[in-house]
Amino acid sequence: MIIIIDFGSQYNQLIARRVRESRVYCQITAPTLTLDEIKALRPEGIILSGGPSSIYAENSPRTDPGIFELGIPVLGICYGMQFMIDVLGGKVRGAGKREYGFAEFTAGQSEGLFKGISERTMPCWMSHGDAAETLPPGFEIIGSTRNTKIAAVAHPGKRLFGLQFHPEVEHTPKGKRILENFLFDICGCKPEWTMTSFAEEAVAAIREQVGDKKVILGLSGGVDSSVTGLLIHRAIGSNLTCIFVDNGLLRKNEMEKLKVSLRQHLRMNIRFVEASDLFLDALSGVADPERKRKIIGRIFMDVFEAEARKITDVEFLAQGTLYPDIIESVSPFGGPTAVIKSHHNVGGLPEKMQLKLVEPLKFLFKDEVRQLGEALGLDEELVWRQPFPGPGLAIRVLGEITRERLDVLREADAVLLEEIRKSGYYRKLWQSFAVLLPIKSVGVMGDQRTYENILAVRAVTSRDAMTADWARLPHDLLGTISNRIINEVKGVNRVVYDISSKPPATIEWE
Ligand SMILES: Nc1ncnc2c1ncn2[C@@H]1O[C@H](COP(=O)(O)OP(=O)(O)OP(=O)(O)O)[C@@H](O)[C@H]1O
Ligand SMILES: O=c1[nH]c(=O)c2[nH+]cn([C@@H]3O[C@H](COP(=O)(O)O)[C@@H](O)[C@H]3O)c2[nH]1
Ligand SMILES: NC(=O)CC[C@H](N)C(=O)O
Ligand SMILES: [Mg+2]
Repeated sequence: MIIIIDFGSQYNQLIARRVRESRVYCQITAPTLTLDEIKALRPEGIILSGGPSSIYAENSPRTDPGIFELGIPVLGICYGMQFMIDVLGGKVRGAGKREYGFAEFTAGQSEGLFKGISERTMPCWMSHGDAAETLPPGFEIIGSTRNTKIAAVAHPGKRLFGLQFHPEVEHTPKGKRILENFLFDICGCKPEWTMTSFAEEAVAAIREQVGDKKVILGLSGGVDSSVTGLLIHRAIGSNLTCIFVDNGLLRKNEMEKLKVSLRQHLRMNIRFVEASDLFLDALSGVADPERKRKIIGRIFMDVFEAEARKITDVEFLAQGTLYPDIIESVSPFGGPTAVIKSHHNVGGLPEKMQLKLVEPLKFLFKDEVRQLGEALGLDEELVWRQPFPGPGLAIRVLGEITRERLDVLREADAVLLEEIRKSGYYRKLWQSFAVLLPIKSVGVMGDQRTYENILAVRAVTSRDAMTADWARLPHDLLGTISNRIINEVKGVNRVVYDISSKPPATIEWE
């Protein structure tokens, strides 16, 4: 495996993806990880990520420089390279010429990191304002751009490497080859990591963590918690109880449908708990998105804990948390990444919890979870369900939530999904849903003036929810959706289509 040390780059999850696409397992960790912890993970290589800080600034993130003496190959990217150069005795300064975006990189050699790349000069993608000025002893320059003489460095004896550009982004076309040279040639990794091997390791790890204690799992009917259920069930069988919570924020007929399909496809203990009033009462009068999320996170936990008390020996709560949930909710590993929104299952968790967490998917992305689901034989319908957020319709009825407004949204959402399914777009879209806006507009229906709600339709394509684009749905399909919603859903007289990408917008509106 490979360890990626997180210095706060926007791209470190991309580094992880690239490594795993090359079928090598990796984990992202905090710079605060100790040398002993690193050794215990027995990595074949270490990658130091980029980051927003300048190495010469006060409180810039650092990791134990002892990593350079372990005999394990290290690749520093951008800030990671600057850190390596700085602690080993070179000098990094604010560069006169900053580089953002495209640059032309010329490699000084055709072996090592650049093995198998026929051209010496290649496009690369840069994002830095600092640059190395002098190198530590034993290091040599192995590539430059016009503005940056020290754009790639190596200490061949110690197998330490640094790149000022970002090999992990798609705009560095040879980046994948460079990373694979590091993984396979320099670190000696083998491309052997598969979802089946991940499943075996995860099952063993769950057994070790849980022992003979019992686990409850928040089961939502989404692919993440279903796959989590399959893994845990493999590990501990009937010591697992799944809890589905009707929080009053579900789509139309969701619980009835799931009662049938979950019991049919997941042959395990499942309890369905009705808790609508608890959630809706606590949310009454609350308009702020972050407050809604925190309230929902807390009540989920109350419900889970109450259910846990009904079973003896429950010590663990399992959730289908994925890596992107963590990245956006909290500074993941003590790293300096900004909080965007508190996903109910991460940042929304209360500080004091009696149950300990089991989250076997927390380093995976959704497409990896789907592959894993397929490998575990999960039903196709469940594997390909569009994600639905735990806070549900609460973050799609903008502003204050009432039961009436939830009903309006439910009806509209049902029409929308029906049309999306009929059109064959359901699986092509990451998500498609309706949002009820907190403003009204004037219309005319049957010669009468109306003053009613506006409903927004959101449909996006995405690979992992970290970035997304609005879907170019056919105008006729949008027309049908709008027409049906306005005709069939009482209380809506206008439908608009959301054409914002993420970033700068997010997928959900709250
Ligand atoms: N209604 C619910 N009842 C019980 N647990 C839930 C419910 N909604 C969400 N959860 C818990 O919160 C976790 C995160 O929700 P999230 O929506 O990200 O995942 P998911 O529902 O499993 O999959 P998907 O992202 O495809 O919807 C779930 O994996 C599950 O453990
Ligand atoms: O389980 C969840 N709990 C939450 O609190 C939550 N908030 C957003 N989402 C889902 O995460 C993905 C990214 O959403 P955003 O672009 O809105 O941040 C999208 O797929 C969202 O539907 C959530 N899922
Ligand atoms: N992307 C990065 O890692 C940037 C590193 C450093 N902040 C610079 O500007 O050079
Ligand atoms: Mg969900």
